Amino acid sequence: MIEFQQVTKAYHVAGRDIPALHATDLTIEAGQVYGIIGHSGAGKSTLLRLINRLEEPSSGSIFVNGEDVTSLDAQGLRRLRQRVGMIFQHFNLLSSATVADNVAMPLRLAGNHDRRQISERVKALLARVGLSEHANKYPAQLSGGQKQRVGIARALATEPSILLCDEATSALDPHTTRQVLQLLAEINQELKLTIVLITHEMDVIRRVCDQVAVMDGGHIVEQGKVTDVFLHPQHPTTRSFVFDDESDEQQAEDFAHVPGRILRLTFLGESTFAPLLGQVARASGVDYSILAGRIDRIRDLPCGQLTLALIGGDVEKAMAELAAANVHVEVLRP
Ligand SMILES: Nc1ncnc2c1ncn2[C@@H]1O[C@H](COP(=O)(O)OP(=O)(O)OP(=O)(O)O)[C@@H](O)[C@H]1O
Repeated sequence: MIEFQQVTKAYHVAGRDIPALHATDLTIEAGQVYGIIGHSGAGKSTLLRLINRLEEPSSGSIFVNGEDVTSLDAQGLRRLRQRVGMIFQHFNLLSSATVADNVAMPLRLAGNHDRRQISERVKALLARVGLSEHANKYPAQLSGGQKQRVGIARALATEPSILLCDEATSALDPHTTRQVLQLLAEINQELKLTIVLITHEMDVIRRVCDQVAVMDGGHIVEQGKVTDVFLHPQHPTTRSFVFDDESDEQQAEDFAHVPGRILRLTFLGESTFAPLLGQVARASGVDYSILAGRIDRIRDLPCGQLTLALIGGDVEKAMAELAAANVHVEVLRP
C-alpha cells in the first residue's frame, strides 16, 4: 500500500519556489493498477517520483507498505528501490550492455545473489516478457516495444511489490502500446504487483487501471474507480480527457436544432448488448434519434454511452424503463 499524507513538493529555481504538488492525500491499495492522468505540467511525474524518493517532498509523509520513506538513510533508500521497480518512457537501458546484462544489473547491484542465481533469474524474466531469443542483443538492435519489455524485466528483477510506470507507452505505436499494457495487466494479476502508472491518454487508463486520479495544476481534482470516472466524469479536466476535449457548451450548440428531450444513457456490463431501445420505444410510444454513441471496454467490462433525443410518447415511462434495466440515465436537456 502507498499512502500520501499532506504531501507537497516545490522546486527551487533561481531563488524561487515553483509549486509542483499542492497538499495531497492519496491511498493506493496493494495489488491495484492505479492510473494518474493529467495534461503536461500537471504534476504527475513529480507525484510518481516521490514514491521511490527520486524526488524529495517539501513537506508531508509518504508511506510505502507501512514504512515512512521520507526519513530513510542511504541504505534504507537502496532497499526501498529494490521493492519499488520503475520503467520509463525512453526505457533508460544501458546501451553498452546486452539485454541479459541490463536485466542482471539490479541483481548485481543488490549483491545478494551468486552468478548462477542471477543467470537463472534473468533467463526466467526474459522468458516471461517474451525475449528469450534476444538475450545477447544490444538495446539498439531492438524495437521500442522490445526495449520496454527489457525495461519491465529489469524492473522486476529484484521482485518488487510495486512497479512505477513513467509514461511507459508514450513512445510506442498504438499496437505496441496495447501489447505492453497487456503484459503489465498480466504481471499485475500473476505477481499481485501494485502498479502505478502516469499517462496523458485516457485509453491507457481504460485498458489497464482499476482506479484513477486526475491531476491539474498540482492538485488531484478527481479520483475513483475507472468505471465511475470514465463514465461519469465530473471535473472539467476529466471531461476533457473522456470526451476528447468536446465541451458541454459545444455539444449543447450542436444539438440546439434537435427537438425533444436529450438524454445520455450509460450501459455497463450485460446491458451494453441488450436490445433495450426498441423494447422501450415500443412500450412507451416514444421515437428516438441517436445523436452520439460509443462502445468501449473498461479492462474486461463492456460499457457504452448513447446520446438520444426522445420525441413524443410517454418520455417519463421510457426513462423509468431504462432505469429499471440498470441503464444510467442523465438528462442533458429537459
Ligand atoms: N526539476 C524541476 N525543476 C523545476 N521545475 C520542475 C522540475 N520538474 C518539474 N518541474 C515543474 O513542476 C511542475 C510539474 O511538473 P511534472 O513534470 O511533475 O508534470 P507532469 O504532469 O509529469 O508533466 P509532463 O506530462 O509534461 O511530464 C511543472 O510546472 C514543471 O515545470
